Amino acid sequence: MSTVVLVPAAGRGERLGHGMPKALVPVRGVALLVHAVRGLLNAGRVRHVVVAAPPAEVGATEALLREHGLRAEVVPGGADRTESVRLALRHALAVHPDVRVVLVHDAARAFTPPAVVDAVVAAVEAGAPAVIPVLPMADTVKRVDIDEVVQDTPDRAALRVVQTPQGFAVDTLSRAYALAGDSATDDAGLVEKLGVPVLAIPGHPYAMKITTPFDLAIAEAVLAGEGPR
Ligand SMILES: Nc1ccn([C@@H]2O[C@H](COP(=O)(O)OP(=O)(O)OP(=O)(O)O)[C@@H](O)[C@H]2O)c(=O)n1
Ligand SMILES: C[C@](O)(CO)[C@H](O)COP(=O)(O)O
Repeated sequence: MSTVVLVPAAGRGERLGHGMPKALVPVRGVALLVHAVRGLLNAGRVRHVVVAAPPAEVGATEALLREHGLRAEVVPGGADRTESVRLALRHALAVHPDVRVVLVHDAARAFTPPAVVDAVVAAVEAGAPAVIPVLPMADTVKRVDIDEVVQDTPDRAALRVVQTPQGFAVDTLSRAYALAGDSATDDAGLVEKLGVPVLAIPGHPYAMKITTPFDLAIAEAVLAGEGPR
């Protein structure tokens, strides 16, 4: 089955605060996006990669990936993550009509082990219409109101931290995006609105999202040097 990965990489990286798109911020001298795409292509089950880049950086992103010998198609991203994925999906469906499995993977999760990518693809190929990698919660979680007053304490045994890549049968993701009105914080959230079951499989700590300077320090210190590739 043909598998394409959509890589939303058009964010501004405001919480990281490097004054440049987060996907282009280097870890050990190499842009996060390069680490991310290399990891995806190292996964045996990935055929095509479509990157949604900041519109002003499309040419530079193509050149960067080419310079690192990475084969990927680059399209201009949108105003938010959902829009960037929508644009990358439209491109993938037009250029790769034979695609059966679509993954969506944050450039910001640049050190995701290829084994996680392959496990997501395998679960979709085995018949699950939607698959997400998750980790258990290590902290107690509270729900608060607008004044920060605690309302209740959800049972953390039933909660999961959600990672990417999230994998979908192509028709499922296309239908979700065709019906999606508002933005969602992840792609599985749009699929859930269709009433389609979403299967959770084990994620990996190295698939953490690099969001803050602290996350970047972890990546510099640990992930780039010792990633389980
Ligand atoms: N308009 C946008 C916004 C985000 N993303 C991508 O979605 C992923 C997850 O977003 P996040 O980690 O929040 O990245 P940023 O939006 O760059 O971060 P911030 O909110 O701190 O600016 C990232 O790979 C980011 O590049 C995107 O493709 N298009
Ligand atoms: C898709 C995601 O990585 C799953 O945890 C996450 O929701 C992205 O959130 P962001 O605020 O757009 O970084």
